[in-house]
Amino acid sequence: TQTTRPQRMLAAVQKNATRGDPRSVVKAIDQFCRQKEWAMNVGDEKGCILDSVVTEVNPATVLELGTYCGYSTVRIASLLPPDAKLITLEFNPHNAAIARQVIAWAGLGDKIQLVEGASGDWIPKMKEKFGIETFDLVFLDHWKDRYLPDTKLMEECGLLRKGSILLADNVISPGTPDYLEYIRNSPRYKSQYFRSHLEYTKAEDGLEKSVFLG
Ligand SMILES: O=C(NCc1cccc(CNc2ccc3[nH]ncc3c2)c1)c1cc(-c2ccc(F)cc2)cc(O)c1O
Ligand SMILES: [Mg+2]
Repeated sequence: TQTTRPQRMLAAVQKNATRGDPRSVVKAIDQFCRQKEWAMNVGDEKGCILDSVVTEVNPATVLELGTYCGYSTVRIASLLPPDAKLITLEFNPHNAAIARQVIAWAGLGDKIQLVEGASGDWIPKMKEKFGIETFDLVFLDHWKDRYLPDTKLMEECGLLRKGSILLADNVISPGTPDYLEYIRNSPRYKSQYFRSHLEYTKAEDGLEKSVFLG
C-alpha cells in the first residue's frame, strides 16, 4: 500500500541519520526535502534563525504548537540546557506517531513530551497536567488561524511571564495576518520580524519574534 510523506521522511532519517545524533536527523530531513519531496518543516534557513533565538533565550521550559514530524522539535531540543523541558502539541495522530519515532531516533525522548490533541484544549491544562508555571519560549507552527486565539489563551491562563518569547513561523507564507496585526500593535509585546524564505523555496517568509512585556 502507498506510504505517506511523513513515513518516507522517517525512512530517510532511519537510513541517513545516526541514532542519538540530533543534528544528523535535522540534516537528513533537510536533504530529503531538498532532493526528494517538499515538506512543511521550518527548514534549514529559518532553522538557523530558530537556533539563534533558542540559544539566546536558553529556555528551561518550551512549548511548541505543531510538531508535524518533529524536525523543529529535535532542532530546538538539541540546543536546550540539561534539565530543560519541551512540550510539543500535535493534533494529527499520524504526524504524532511519526514524530515520536523521529524524536526517539535523535535520542531526545527524555527532553521532549509530545502531547496529542488540540492547542485550545491543552493550553488551559498545562499547569495542572505538566506542572508548568510559565513558558520561557513558545514556537508557533500549527494552524495559522490558531496563532492569535492561542496567544490570547496563553495570556489568560497565565502561561506567559515578563520576558517570555513567542516565535511564530509562516507569518508571510501562508501568513498569519490577524496574529501579526495584534502582536505588532499590542502594548504588551515588543516584536521583531526576521525576514527569510519559505522552507526549501525562494518565496518570502519569515519568523516573528515577540517579547511579552507583562
Ligand atoms: O499550515 C502549516 N502548518 C500547520 C499544519 C498544517 C497541516 C496540519 C497540521 C496539523 N497539526 C496541528 C494542527 C492543529 C494544532 N493545534 N495544536 C497543535 C496542532 C497541530 C498543522 C504550514 C503550511 C506551510 C505551507 C504550505 C503550503 C504552501 F504552499 C506554503 C506554505 C508551511 C509551513 O511551514 C507550515 O507550518
Ligand atoms: Mg511552519
